Amino acid sequence: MDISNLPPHIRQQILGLVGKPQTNNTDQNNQNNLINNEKVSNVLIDLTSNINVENFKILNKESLSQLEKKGYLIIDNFLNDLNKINLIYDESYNQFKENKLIEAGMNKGTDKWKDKSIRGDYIQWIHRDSNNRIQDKDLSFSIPNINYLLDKLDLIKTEFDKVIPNFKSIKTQTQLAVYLNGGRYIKHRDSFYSSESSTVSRRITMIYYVNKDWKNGDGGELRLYTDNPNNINQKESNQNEFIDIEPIADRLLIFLSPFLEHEVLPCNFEPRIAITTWIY
Ligand SMILES: O=C(O)CCC(=O)C(=O)O
Ligand SMILES: [Fe+2]
Repeated sequence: MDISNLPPHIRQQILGLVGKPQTNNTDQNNQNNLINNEKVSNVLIDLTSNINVENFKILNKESLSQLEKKGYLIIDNFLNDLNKINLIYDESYNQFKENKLIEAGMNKGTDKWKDKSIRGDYIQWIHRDSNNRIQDKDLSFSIPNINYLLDKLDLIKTEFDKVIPNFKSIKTQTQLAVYLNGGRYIKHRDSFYSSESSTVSRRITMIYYVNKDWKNGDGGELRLYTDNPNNINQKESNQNEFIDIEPIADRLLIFLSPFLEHEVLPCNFEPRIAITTWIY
């Protein structure tokens, strides 16, 4: 694959060739500041100061602290309801089979670009209104159990807002993604520092997996690079260390969107189904 013709921010995004948060103000840093989209956010995410512990319902003090320091959190048996999980699987796969998903691309601003060897998933955006109702009537009718899941994910957002005084979520965004055999998504981050959008970019990624029969060797793990620039006390940066997270059914993975690099390893099975909500 020749990536030399890609727009620079996408090339950077793919290679993960981004700097650490800026701590001092040298000329070099000022120059870097001009290329806003290519920098790691220097706005740290504080999840642990002055928290209202009485408002915890799903999370707790330890899990929030892990999310802030390690940058990620895994919650297994999130719904703990086999019937619901099966229904969410069926609804997701039906959307795919009914051609409701589109080939995903990578885009930013006016750049739109697709390459199956970089990102091989099919996606559908699920838009909900301020009352948490799915805007599209037909879609709403077809995916009641996915909507049930989205309500639960929304409760996590509400909990962030209630527990962390300074969190103040702005909105959420949700996508259903299906990968087929061979599908992958190479190393990237979910949001970037930009001087205009620093207050409205993705902060938290929550991915719910529905792959009932996943087994070792099926591939499609989420390779999460554990370097977390949000943790200023991290002893030394270990940019190449990673953990592989199996995309098993009823697993919810939460991580800090601007900080953790990740990739979806090639799938040897299909469909690989994931439902993602981003908190801005
Ligand atoms: O499905 C996954 O495990 C991750 C997908 C992803 O990284 C993304 O859509 O940004
Ligand atoms: Fe991602």
